[in-house]
Amino acid sequence: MKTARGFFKPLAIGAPAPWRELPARVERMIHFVPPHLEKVRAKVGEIAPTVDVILANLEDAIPADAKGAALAGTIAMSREVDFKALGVGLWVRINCLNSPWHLDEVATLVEKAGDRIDVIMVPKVEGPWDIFYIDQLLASLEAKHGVTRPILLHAILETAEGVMNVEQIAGASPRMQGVSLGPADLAASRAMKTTRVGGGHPGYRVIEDPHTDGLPRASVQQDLWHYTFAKMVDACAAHGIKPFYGPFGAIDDPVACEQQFRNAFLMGCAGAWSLHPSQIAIAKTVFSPDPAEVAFARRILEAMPDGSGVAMIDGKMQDDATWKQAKVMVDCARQIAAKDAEYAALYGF
Ligand SMILES: CC(C)(COP(=O)(O)OP(=O)(O)OC[C@H]1O[C@@H](n2cnc3c(N)ncnc32)[C@H](O)[C@@H]1OP(=O)(O)O)[C@@H](O)C(=O)NCCC(=O)NCCSC(=O)C[C@H](O)C(=O)O
Ligand SMILES: [Mg+2]
Repeated sequence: MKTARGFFKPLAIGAPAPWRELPARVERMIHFVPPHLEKVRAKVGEIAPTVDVILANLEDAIPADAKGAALAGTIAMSREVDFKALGVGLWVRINCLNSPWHLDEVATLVEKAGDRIDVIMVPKVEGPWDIFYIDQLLASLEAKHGVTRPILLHAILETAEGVMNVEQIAGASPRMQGVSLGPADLAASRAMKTTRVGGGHPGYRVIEDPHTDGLPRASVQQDLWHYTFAKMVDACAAHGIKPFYGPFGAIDDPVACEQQFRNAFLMGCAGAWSLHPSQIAIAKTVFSPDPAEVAFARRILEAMPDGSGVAMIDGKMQDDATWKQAKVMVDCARQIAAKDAEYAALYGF
């Protein structure tokens, strides 16, 4: 472990000083773009103003023989659209660290787009050693190319070993911005008997005891991901970084997508991935606190201006702890309102 003083030291001579606090950014949806497809890339200028983050995906879903085109497409995209002016984050998901591609990808990204990329998403992170490696590599490249702002890191939790080590991953570097659940790879790593990208499964349920009169027994589908989510959210919150839900592959089931996103939002997640344009609006609605809840939270803050004591609002007891929950809700809404005029109006800020 690094010493407390060493933790925030730049890892290379000439590298920018690490972030002490995460930059305050709204990241309700991380919209995945396959950058090797010119047709899709051509739409990014139109889609960008409707999302919080555009992610150029270089890893899974990009064919092996298109990895070079995807990297070139990412650099082109970073030049074609002024993401900073739009207030939209630019992220890149690189290939995993044991692949033949990641080294050239990181070197090229930092050299050609180092000052335009906000976050690099690292798949299949197994432990803090993966973060130490990429942290040092980035610092050396940032120093070499005169990058002025450290690129942040986002880990995908998609192996059993990664889940086991998530606390150490979340705290491995000041570059750590967040962690996403990668349910498809995680399912394979755990030998789960599923063929889905996230969401529930009709076979995973609890069933009530048999009835003496032979009536059918009620059963309810359960959440396959609850344990992993809870572990990931606690690890991220403890280290002051953000947890995210990852992908929902059933593009044709917006209702289940919304429910999965909502579960993540309620558990503390900041956002989710959108794989298809139709998932953008779902994520935006779900990860923006409900205006009625925000209005109620503001009443709690107003009833207890110094955050202490006890109050009754509409029959519900409020105290220091509900005041803190209300503050989380109102702070989140204020941050969204500062970026999104539609929500500023809905919240009345
Ligand atoms: C999933 C898709 C392959 C579906 O594409 P398509 O069949 O073309 O869908 P549509 O015909 O409904 O598309 C309508 C129009 O929208 C455009 N489109 C589609 N997707 C995108 C997008 N992501 N961004 C921008 N524009 C998009 C189409 O081109 C159509 O346009 P037009 O023809 O002009 O009407 C596709 O959506 C896709 O490739 N999505 C991204 C998939 C992806 O990134 N997968 C990897 C992430 S999930 C993962 O890796 C698992 C995870 O790691 C884990 O382990 O859990
Ligand atoms: Mg994956």
